[in-house]
Amino acid sequence: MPDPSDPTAGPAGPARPAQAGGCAPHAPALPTAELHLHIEGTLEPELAFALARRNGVALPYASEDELRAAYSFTDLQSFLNLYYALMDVLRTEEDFAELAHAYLARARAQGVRHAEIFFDPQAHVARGVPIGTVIDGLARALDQAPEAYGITTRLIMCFLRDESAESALATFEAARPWLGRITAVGLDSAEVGNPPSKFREVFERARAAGLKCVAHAGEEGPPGYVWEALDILGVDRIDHGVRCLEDEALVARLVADQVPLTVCPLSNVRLRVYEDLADHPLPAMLAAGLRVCVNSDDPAYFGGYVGDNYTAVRDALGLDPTALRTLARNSFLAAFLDEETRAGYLAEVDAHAF
Ligand code: HPA
Ligand SMILES: [Zn+2]
Repeated sequence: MPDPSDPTAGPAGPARPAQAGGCAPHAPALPTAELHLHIEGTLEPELAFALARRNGVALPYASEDELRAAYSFTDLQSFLNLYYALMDVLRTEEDFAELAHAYLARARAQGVRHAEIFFDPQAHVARGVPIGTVIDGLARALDQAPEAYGITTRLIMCFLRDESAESALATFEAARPWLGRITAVGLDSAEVGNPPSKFREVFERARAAGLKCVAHAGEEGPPGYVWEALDILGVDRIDHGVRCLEDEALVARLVADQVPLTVCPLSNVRLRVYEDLADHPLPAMLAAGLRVCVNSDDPAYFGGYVGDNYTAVRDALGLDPTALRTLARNSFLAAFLDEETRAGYLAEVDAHAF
């Protein structure tokens, strides 16, 4: 485990370069909050094979390299097919705790100081894994995160939008005993054809229970889905939201209300929302005054953790230190934090030397 008092300490286990916008080879990473991260999307091939062996699950790939070679996606659905298939190796509380520990160690090496973590209970319950196994396993790791990794965390329970509204409601009721452990609800999976309005009732119920609300919208779906997430679901943040740029009035609304957009640049390229990172509209979004931040989405599948995303946009889009600092500040401004903790993290960002 890293020494949490050392801001440059690496984790135990495999680390990627911790160069979130840094220049010198060993410069400390830019402190960030990661707000768009599917914990099931952090399942690296090595852990997938280890869990498969432990749980007696047969994977349709001969090796880790063969599995990695399958990470060539044409759109969101082609990714989701593999994402749901591979999570079959996650069976026990210990599996979920190990998955979260592996993410936290990698995130710490890349400057993450606060992580708000999505999970997909329906994808596990459908395979016979009780919801309590999922939440207790994740919570066991997250409870250790401040001391072990110097990372504060929140859990966000997502509903699968390609399942029914009734299934989302049943999932919410099944999770009631654990709501004290959950900060927000979210909406993910196949977007097109599954508008936010389908989930009005479960979001009303979540808000009545004191939870925050977020939703994926405007990744592959049209700007109208972002309007629905705002006006029908009453979300506090939009996940992705890049297609808002097609609607001037929507941009004006998002800017006026400073609605955070959790943008995921490497994800957008891997899922062919943009053909090349150089085409990504992040600079235009910043210039428009949108409260955007940078996140990794499903880092095991999309080629990088959050620091890798910062480095990639810096290099491909020519973002200067001022822009990188704004992105990091936005991540903490958008986080579900108490004001004192937020101020501490913002001070860390302001003190960062590029
Ligand atoms: O990028 C994503 N989009 C929608 N649903 C998801 N579930 C995991 N990752 C994603
Ligand atoms: Zn996502």
